[in-house]
Amino acid sequence: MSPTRFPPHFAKTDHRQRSLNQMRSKQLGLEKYIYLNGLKGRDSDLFYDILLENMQEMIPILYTPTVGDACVNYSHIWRRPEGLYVSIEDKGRIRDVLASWPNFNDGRIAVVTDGSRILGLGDLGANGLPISLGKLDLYIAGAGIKPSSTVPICLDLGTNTQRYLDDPLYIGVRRPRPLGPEMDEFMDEFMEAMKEVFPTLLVQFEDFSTDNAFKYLERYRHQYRVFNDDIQGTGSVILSGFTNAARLSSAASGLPPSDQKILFFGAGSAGIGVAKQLLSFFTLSGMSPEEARSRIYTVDSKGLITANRKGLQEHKKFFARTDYDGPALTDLVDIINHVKPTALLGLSTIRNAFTEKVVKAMCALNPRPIMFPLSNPVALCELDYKDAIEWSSGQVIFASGSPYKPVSHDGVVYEPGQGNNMYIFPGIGLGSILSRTRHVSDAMVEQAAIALANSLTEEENAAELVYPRLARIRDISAQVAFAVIRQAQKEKLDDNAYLRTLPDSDLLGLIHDKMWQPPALQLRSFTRL
Ligand SMILES: NC(=O)C1=CN([C@@H]2O[C@H](COP(=O)(O)OP(=O)(O)OC[C@H]3O[C@@H](n4cnc5c(N)ncnc54)[C@H](OP(=O)(O)O)[C@@H]3O)[C@@H](O)[C@H]2O)C=CC1
Ligand SMILES: CC(=O)C(=O)O
Ligand SMILES: [Mg+2]
Repeated sequence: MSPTRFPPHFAKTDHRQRSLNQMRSKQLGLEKYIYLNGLKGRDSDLFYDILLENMQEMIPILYTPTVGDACVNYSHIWRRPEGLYVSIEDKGRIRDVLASWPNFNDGRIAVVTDGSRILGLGDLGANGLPISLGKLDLYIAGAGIKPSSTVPICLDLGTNTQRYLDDPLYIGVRRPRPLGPEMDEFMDEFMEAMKEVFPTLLVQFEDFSTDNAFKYLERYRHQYRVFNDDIQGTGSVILSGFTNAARLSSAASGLPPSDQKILFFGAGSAGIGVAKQLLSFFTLSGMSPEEARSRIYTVDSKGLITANRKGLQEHKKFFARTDYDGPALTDLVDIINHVKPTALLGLSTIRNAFTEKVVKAMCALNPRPIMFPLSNPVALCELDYKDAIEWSSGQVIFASGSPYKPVSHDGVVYEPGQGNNMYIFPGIGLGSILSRTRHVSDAMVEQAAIALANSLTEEENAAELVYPRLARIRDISAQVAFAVIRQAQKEKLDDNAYLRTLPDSDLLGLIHDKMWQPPALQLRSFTRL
């Protein structure tokens, strides 16, 4: 066969536009995902080059909401191996499986899911890998982590979703999920092997079902370099956006910014993770921990969570109310009228749960209610932005988990916030890698939130945004990483003495310099004659 020859006038720079055009010509989000995924396989530098230039357009495809479709359908759209599967059948030899990863010496950050709660879509089993890939694309684009140092991992432990077990094309092991002791043994061996094979790696746990999310974070956080994105990353990003939202609501109500009462609709790993992190919203303003706790109310599928409820799960006990012992409150409007919250946060996976009546009940109590419907993907979001603006006549202070477009109402254009952990985890990862921190502490997560809250420009503040614009994500990640490094140093958790010697401006400069950039476009993938 004769060697492949480029068209003599082929210009790789045009190929960037050609690739974008091809992606844009696809009708469905999932088709765009498949195209981009193929492009990453063929020419990853070109893929990251166009991603960096077009984040606003491409992140919703590679990440929420479209990554949800990619996960649900992954067994059917699978093209090539893209990450590392570690199976329950590998028990006893997990170390060897991990060591098979190419360039394992380069490994710095792994996103590890067991597929048991992908976004709000439930147990997707081995189809969960694209969530690890999408998060790592954000590490690369958003914080300049070198692609070869990222390790996407899906633990293939079985699934309790019958339609996958029945699907002839399902790519995972066909068995129900392991119960407690078998799962614990697997996880213990996995974490130990990870440390052996990738000694300098940071592990991000992603989309584990709520019970396991809490359990394995507690089990390993003081032993290994690990954090849970859904609990800590989400907590941090919402603390940040909430701080900015409280300032706006206080300007309208005339009350102090800390005078908030927060109602959580959804009390899983994300709801409780965020609620715990929001305690510091109150304590940082001088409130006692007990009073801070009294400002938070939680609701699950059975209604307002009260301490007298029988069989309450462990993670719900901390915020269970002791000041209500009437009949169970199950209707959200009734709960709002009982609690009188200033803020309503949704982490429930219940589409449209924040109805017109709910929005109007919040508006009747507050001149500018804070409403954050945070469930992902869009198809599970508690409140669409257009409805929020119309029903509140533009008064609502809004952030959602997945992106919405600006909305025009009565001649005014309103811009939504995106309260998604993507603003936080890239910076936490970069800061941890550079400072070689031994653990990710609560104070590091809190400082990351403060840095994000303070990262808004004058123009973003004037536009009443609660999160910065996504196009600035590298700058934001640098500021988050800076805060994480300084806090790690303060707690003596860092292992990079050199960074301690740097004044602030030099440290920030170094963080920017360390960010990976796609190499200048050249002809790499083919032979040019
Ligand atoms: N924006 C972001 O950055 C992030 C968003 N998320 C999103 O948060 C959502 C929840 O995740 P996670 O906490 O792990 O999931 P879980 O399934 O563990 O939690 C869901 C919670 O919602 C409650 N719930 C379910 N149905 C209702 C109902 N009808 N009324 C009231 N409450 C209800 C559940 O109640 P019960 O306990 O009784 O079952 C549970 O407490 C997901 O959609 C996820 O995508 C997660 C992480 C980050
Ligand atoms: C954003 C995210 O981590 C989630 O929805 O699970
Ligand atoms: Mg998640």
